[in-house]
Amino acid sequence: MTIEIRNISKSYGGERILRDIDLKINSGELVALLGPSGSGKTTLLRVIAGIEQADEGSGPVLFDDVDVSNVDLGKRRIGFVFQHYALFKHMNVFENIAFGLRAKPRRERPSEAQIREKTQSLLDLIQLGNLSQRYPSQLSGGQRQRVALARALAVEPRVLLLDEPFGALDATVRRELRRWLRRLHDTIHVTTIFVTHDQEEALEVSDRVAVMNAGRIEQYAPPQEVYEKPASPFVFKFLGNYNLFHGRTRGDEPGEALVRPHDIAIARDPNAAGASARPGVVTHIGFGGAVVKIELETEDKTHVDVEVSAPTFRDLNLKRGDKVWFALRNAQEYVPDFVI
Ligand SMILES: Nc1ncnc2c1ncn2[C@@H]1O[C@H](COP(=O)(O)OP(=O)(O)OP(=O)(O)O)[C@@H](O)[C@H]1O
Repeated sequence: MTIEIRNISKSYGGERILRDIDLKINSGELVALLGPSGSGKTTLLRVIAGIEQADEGSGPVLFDDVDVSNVDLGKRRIGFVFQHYALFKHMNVFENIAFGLRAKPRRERPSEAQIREKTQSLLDLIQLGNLSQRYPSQLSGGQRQRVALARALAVEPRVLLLDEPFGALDATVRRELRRWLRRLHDTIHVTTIFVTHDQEEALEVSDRVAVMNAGRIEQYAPPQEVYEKPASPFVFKFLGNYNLFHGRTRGDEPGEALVRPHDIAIARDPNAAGASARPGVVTHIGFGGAVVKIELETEDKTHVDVEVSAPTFRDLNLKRGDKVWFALRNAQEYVPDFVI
């Protein structure tokens, strides 16, 4: 199912939390709403779900081109998963997943045999078939979230809305679950909106990312485009580490250039570093496995973060206090004709 929202605004107590948002999601797409805390991600999700009403004068929320602005939440056929899994404690995994089917009005309710079959296939889908008799307290956080997802899917929602579903889990489990979610989505293709403030998660999981800032969408594009062609300094800064260089434009206006640490070339010899190489001194070396972080200080005391691969670092054979040359490979300039 496609989802389209047009010109949506939402205020609380006179404060505008969402500002004229337009968003179109294709059928079967997985879209991440990415942004810092307070940028309006959850509010946007709640408006799409129909839990919140948009401000008067806002445009419609369309599901498959049909305006659902006035359709009851219960009739929109939405599956929800939140950060804090709301499984029923007194029901085992099987019954938690079957709940939505058993709760249907009698004339829509499948037979007991159908409920069992459907629940079993969902247990297989989330790869927890062997834990069907366990209670939520006997599961890990990651397993509980998988059950929550299966429960949301049981009623065959037209849309799946996930609000920081892995937010409460530790980094390793998060990484596993995000891959798992991507594979699951490739199997079931239900239109999905996924709220997260974690850049890596958004970039790795989604087909497109909507980057939100202060109630607006700053950029809406596939992960590679968002990362490689950030539409604004905000998007650039939000998506990863960066160096900020101040300078002036050719017309002598002040400006800034943003450069990722891995987009700085470093060498012992100025010609090897690249065009317009500048000198610096190594002030710190941080070993991080495959990537080594090198901190430099320039003559004017500017601090520069550089990242190189472990093999490159080995070849450079650097230590603190060494003099090196560095050059910017891929600077993003948001002011035209900018000269560092
Ligand atoms: N019911 C409400 N009443 C008043 N203000 C609210 C309400 N819900 C949200 N807000 C405010 O709206 C702003 C956006 O909140 P929202 O939860 O949408 O942000 P978010 O991007 O999802 O942030 P987080 O990542 O922290 O969940 C916040 O400043 C919040 O305090």
